Amino acid sequence: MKKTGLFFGTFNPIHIGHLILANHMAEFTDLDQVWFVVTPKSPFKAKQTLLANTHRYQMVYEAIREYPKMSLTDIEFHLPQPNYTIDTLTRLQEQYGKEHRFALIMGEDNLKGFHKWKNYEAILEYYPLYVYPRLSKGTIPPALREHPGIHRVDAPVMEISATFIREQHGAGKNIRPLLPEGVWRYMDEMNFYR
Ligand SMILES: Nc1ncnc2c1ncn2[C@@H]1O[C@H](COP(=O)(O)OP(=O)(O)OP(=O)(O)O)[C@@H](O)[C@H]1O
Ligand SMILES: O=C(O)c1ccc[n+]([C@@H]2O[C@H](COP(=O)([O-])O)[C@@H](O)[C@H]2O)c1
Repeated sequence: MKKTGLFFGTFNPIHIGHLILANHMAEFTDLDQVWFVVTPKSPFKAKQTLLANTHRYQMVYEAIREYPKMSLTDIEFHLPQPNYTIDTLTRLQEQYGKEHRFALIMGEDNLKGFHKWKNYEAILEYYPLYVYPRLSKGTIPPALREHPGIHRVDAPVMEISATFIREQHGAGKNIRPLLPEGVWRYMDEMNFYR
């Protein structure tokens, strides 16, 4: 049984903040590996300049190709939108539950609004949450603060955002160090976010 942490996101594009975090989870917790779940449509996210699913998937592939403990899945491409995490977890459990024990990787910012997620109680009951620190407003609801299924992970805080990368790249600034090399190359060749 492999303990597999799931890192959900739109990854538009994936950047070194995501990668450092995923690596921290794979190397410094009891998780054996991390799977990136590329989301077509996050429930609360306003419509933004979202690249096609396949391009965002390809960029995650480029970012993790030399990291044996990381993998990615397009499972949400085949599920109804917006993509509710509980539905994806159920599907993953059906398909891979015999070989994998799944956990959810989440930033502290998302934990603050977690009580608004679809069937969040069910998520908490069946899947451990690995929560990393992030600078953000708001507070963690008291019921979640001491919940036994929530594990705090002391990962480094990196305030890099995909929105900033898209905007500044579009404005002609050099954001290259914020992207894994393969992601930068793909984005540049494909003329994304220009
Ligand atoms: N610098 C970062 N460090 C750690 N976690 C991050 C960082 N940036 C985003 N995340 C988290 O990673 C997950 C996937 O991020 P996602 O691509 O969906 O959003 P984002 O990077 O915040 O992009 P956008 O700016 O387009 O909203 C989210 O849960 C988000 O909170
Ligand atoms: O299931 C839900 O109700 C739900 C609500 C908000 C967000 N999510 C998941 O959390 C991931 C990160 O969300 P976001 O909006 O911070 O990018 C996103 O990719 C979704 O998979 C899930």
